[in-house]
Amino acid sequence: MDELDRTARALDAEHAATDLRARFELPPDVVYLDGNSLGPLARGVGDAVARVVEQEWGRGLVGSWNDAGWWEAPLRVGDRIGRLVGAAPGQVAVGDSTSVRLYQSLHAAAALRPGRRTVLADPSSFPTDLYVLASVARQVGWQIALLSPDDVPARLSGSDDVAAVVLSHVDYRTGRLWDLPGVTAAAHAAGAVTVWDLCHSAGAVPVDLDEHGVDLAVGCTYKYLNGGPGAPAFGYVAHRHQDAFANVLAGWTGHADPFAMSGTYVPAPGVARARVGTPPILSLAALDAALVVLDDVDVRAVRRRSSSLTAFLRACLEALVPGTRFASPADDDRRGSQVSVRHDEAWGIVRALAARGVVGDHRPGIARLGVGAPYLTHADMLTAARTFEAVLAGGEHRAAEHRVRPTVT
Ligand SMILES: Cc1ncc(COP(=O)(O)O)c(C=O)c1O
Ligand SMILES: Nc1c(O)cccc1C(=O)C[C@H](N)C(=O)O
Repeated sequence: MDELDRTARALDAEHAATDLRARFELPPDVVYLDGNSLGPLARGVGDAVARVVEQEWGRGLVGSWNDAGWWEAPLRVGDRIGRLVGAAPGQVAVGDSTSVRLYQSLHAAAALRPGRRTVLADPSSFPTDLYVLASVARQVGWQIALLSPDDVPARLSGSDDVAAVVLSHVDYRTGRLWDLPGVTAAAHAAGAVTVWDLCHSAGAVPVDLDEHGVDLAVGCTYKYLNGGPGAPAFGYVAHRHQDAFANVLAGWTGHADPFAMSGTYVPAPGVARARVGTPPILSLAALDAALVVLDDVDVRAVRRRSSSLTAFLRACLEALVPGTRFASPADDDRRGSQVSVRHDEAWGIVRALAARGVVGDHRPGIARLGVGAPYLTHADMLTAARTFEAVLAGGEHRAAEHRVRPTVT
């Protein structure tokens, strides 16, 4: 046992109270560092989904819309997510994809600030955010100004042309955690609204939406909320904007009285008006059960564990793989829950790591190691770094079998 082993042990002992690995069904021989793409299966999810399928659907049939609470599920599950992102009940609706929620939120932002023609966004945003923004901008007549989130407050200062600022809280590639409170305050001082994409922070980093006065937010649930592949996204609409929230996708489930079957759209009161079509009940059941395992968890405790894990992973890589070029900040307060390493052969490295049971993922030029704090340990971080070292030392990342690129990376 060397010094790094001893440190890993000591840190794991110090953080023992937040080790929730027993709540997840992870294979024993895998260090799973891709929970920022697809969170693992939480215990109880399979049984919960089976119960909904067999009992509620199989026996309850159509009556389950009333008897099993299916109709209310998008807002009930929304409140569960709300607790994790600092939103009081009644402000989060679940359903559809992040792309759809973003489309809705951007249109709603434009309607909240008519006459203003500029929207600020980060050119490094996840592609869907840029594509959706471009599409909405064409429809509402916005000019898009692309700039680093660091430069947003200065751009806003003294301006009166900005309708909205749309940013990711954590950068999907680098893991950079942006200043949500500061940018939100600067946007408000300039009369603009904020639309935050929480895909890489919800469940991993305290967001405190209400406390910071965020206007609108969206996020996916299949990463740190562990909702499962294709789990529905969520949209947050602050209480104060709900009456004016114009749903561009004015579907019938967001109607004030859907079963009146009126030919005229009347929006439901509250965040229910953000609903669109029929909720995906089986996916919601999986998400709901996955969130149960976080019900007694304080996201600040998750964050403390995550910061310790990612700091230790960085330290191990620095010690074992000298010259590692980190894309993720060294400063704990600026780093989300991942450690990204820049490397020209990142693709081969990620494939070779996976062949040895350390599962991360690749984004162009970057090996991305996502840290789902509840189910990972400092010992796992050390294993990952040692495996990284071994892959490079043996040139395994250059092996022919690691050059094949599957459809989904
Ligand atoms: C920041 C960010 N926004 C959006 C998405 C995707 O959105 P959707 O749920 O529409 O696939 C992702 C990941 O897939 C993401 O990382
Ligand atoms: N949503 C995904 C999917 O449907 C397939 C594969 C990966 C994803 C992802 O979540 C990608 C992820 N947002 C990212 O940060 O790269």
